[in-house]
This record gives sequence, structure tokens and C-alpha cells, in this order.
Amino acid sequence: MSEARASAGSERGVAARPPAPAFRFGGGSSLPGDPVDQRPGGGSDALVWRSVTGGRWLDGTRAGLADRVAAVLAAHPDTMVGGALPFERDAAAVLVHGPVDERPALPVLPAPREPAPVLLGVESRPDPVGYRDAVRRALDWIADGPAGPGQARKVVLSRALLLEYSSAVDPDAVLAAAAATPGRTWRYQLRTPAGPVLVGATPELLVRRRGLAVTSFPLAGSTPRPGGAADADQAARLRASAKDHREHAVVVEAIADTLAPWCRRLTVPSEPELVAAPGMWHLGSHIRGELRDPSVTSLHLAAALAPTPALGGRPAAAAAALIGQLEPDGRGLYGGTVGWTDGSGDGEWAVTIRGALLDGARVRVQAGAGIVAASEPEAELHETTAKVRAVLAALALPGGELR
Ligand SMILES: C=C(O[C@@H]1C=C(C(=O)O)C=C[C@H]1O)C(=O)O
Repeated sequence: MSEARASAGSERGVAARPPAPAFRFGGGSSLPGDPVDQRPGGGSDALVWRSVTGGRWLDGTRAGLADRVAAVLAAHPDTMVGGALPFERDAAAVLVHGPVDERPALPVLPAPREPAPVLLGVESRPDPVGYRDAVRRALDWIADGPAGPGQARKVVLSRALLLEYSSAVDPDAVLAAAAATPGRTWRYQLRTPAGPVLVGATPELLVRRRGLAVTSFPLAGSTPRPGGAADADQAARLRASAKDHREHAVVVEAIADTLAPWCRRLTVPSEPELVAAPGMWHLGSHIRGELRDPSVTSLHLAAALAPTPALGGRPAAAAAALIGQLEPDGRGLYGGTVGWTDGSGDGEWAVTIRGALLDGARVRVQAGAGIVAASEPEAELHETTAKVRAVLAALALPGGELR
């Protein structure tokens, strides 16, 4: 709502909606192995919501970004920068700078507008035939050669579903649904200056910095959760899948290699754990490190890590080039990172997945799957469908029977 309309509303005695924050992020819940938070009210599993309202947008691409942001924050104590870095490393970041607003809970959001939007149509880009085709081309690329000595190639291929609804989808209603998803997720909402609003609940932490402690929680290797008794069977199958463990190891190795030069100590688990995300099982690993240099901020680390090989591949540059060919629309914010950093350098950056880009009555949901030598096109297509369904369910967006 524009300010003019808001004040006209109050003149007529209608309560004006307060200005909507440009950025909201609900994260910071504790991870297994975290020290217990001793602060008053800082229970071991407390989720913290941060937002920026009425801030200033920062221009620029990723090159030199973290240093510029650190300088801005050094000059303005009690402020933070929140937003997103796109998947493509040379694309413009969407970051907003403003005062820190930190709360234990998401404020009560206005009730969604009635009637609820009805799904009118869905377009898949590429369509299922095109996606299976892209997987076959990726398998040829994988078979063409190794990524390095003793290393197999991997690439993550995604498809976008463009959904058309009968009326505008309310970004706050979608955020409220994301906030209510059970399980450990990082919830985000970013009103981009171009208009569309990015909203989601991602189970994947790219990097968190608290003081010198650095944590990353990569996920790779997935299977849908059918619910009921079959849920445990699927979990057991994932645990036993050599293909998924290989896919996971590629990601863990790459994250550890990127973090190692920044860290004095780095601990990498030898085996992944099973992670229950909304609608999906994943393999996940807690990687923990201790920073060498306290001037390195969470944004330095996020900019170095994103896009994670859980969304790109190995070798990173060749996988990104292949993705550029096979996904000609470009990914934009999907697959990049979303989060915040503050004047102390602390911050939390999640992988921008399990979200939707809302543009009035049009909604874009994108999902991908990791392709390795043993991948089957049909199974990978099925995995993207399962992920999209999980997103629609978590965000309470009507999705029908997607294929
Ligand atoms: C690509 C997505 O998810 C990523 C890919 C995964 C996989 O290939 O197993 C698992 C989790 C995410 O890192 C997505 O949700 O769109």
C-alpha cells in the first residue's frame, strides 16, 4: 500500500497498515551441538525474527560486496543488511540496509484477503519431456570426464513451475504459512524493489557466523516423504542409497574446501545424518569451524560459498556453464542465498530453495535435483515434482495434482 493511500485510509478512520518490511528472516534456532544460549529468554531452541523496514537498497554485484557492506555497517552501528544474493554470481544482489528489528516472534500478520485465490493454470519450464532431456544431456557431460583426480562430476538441474491464480496471492499469508511449518527451517520474505516478493521456508543453512563460530548445514541426497508408515521405509532407503551418499559427499567436500582457508579449525562429520524437512527427507551434515580472522563477516563467507554445489555442481564453473545452457531462463534468486549480516559480522545465510516468487496472481516455484552418474531422468523429474509439492503445501498455496 502506498503511503498516500495509507494516510487517506486513516483520515476515514480506517486503521492504516504499518509499512511492510522489505526483509524478514526467521532463523537462529539452535542446531544440534550448539552451546546453550544463556541469555534471558534465549532458550535452546528460540527462533529469532529479524526485519528491515524503510531501509535503503544497496546496489551492486557480488564483487567486493562484503567489504562494501562491512564499511556501511561500521559507519552505522545498530543497523543490519538483509536480502539475497542470486544464483548467478555476476547478477545484482538484492540487499537492504536499515535499523535492526529483532523479535522472538513474527508479528501477527493481517488476515489473508478473501476469497482465497484459485489455481487457473500451470506451466512447467522446461516441460517434463524437456527436463528428462536435460538430465540425459547432463549424464553425457558427467560421462565425458572426471571433475578432478578421483572426482566424479555432478550438476543440479531445476525446472520452474509458473502458476497462475484467480487473484493476487498475499505475501503475508504465505509468510504466515511458512512460519507455521513444523521442523527446523529458515523462513524468509523479501519484497524486491522490482515488485515481486520472495517467500519461503528452507531447511538448508549455507552459513552462520556467531562470533568466531562458523556453521554450515548442507543438504544433498533426497527422497519424498509420503507420510504414514511408508515414511520410515523411504528414510531407510535414503540412508542405504550409495548414489545419494556420493551426491552428498560432493557437497560436503566442496563446502569444507571453501571454508578451510578462513578457519583455524574445521570439523566435518564422517557420515551424514537423516534430516526430516517439510515433505522431504534429506541427508545433511553439520560442518563447524572457528574463524581465523574476526574481521571476516558472515557475508564474506556467504559470498564465497554461494551458490553451494547442492545447487550448482562440480567442478563449479563447468557445472554453472552447463546450467546456463540447459536452463536458459536463468535462476535469479532461486538457488542463491538469503539472509542477513550485522555490524558485528554475525549473520545467517540460508540456501534460497523451498520458496516462491509472488508477483500478484502469478507465482513461480522452482526446484532442482542433483544429477550424478547413477541418476535416472524419470526419478530426477519425480524429485523436482515432490519438492514443488512440498513447497506448495508448506506455503499453503493451492497447487492441485502437479506432475
Ligand atoms: C535443488 C533443491 O534442493 C537441493 C538439492 C538436493 C538434492 O539434490 O538432493 C537436496 C537439498 C537441496 O540442497 C531444491 O529444493 O530445489
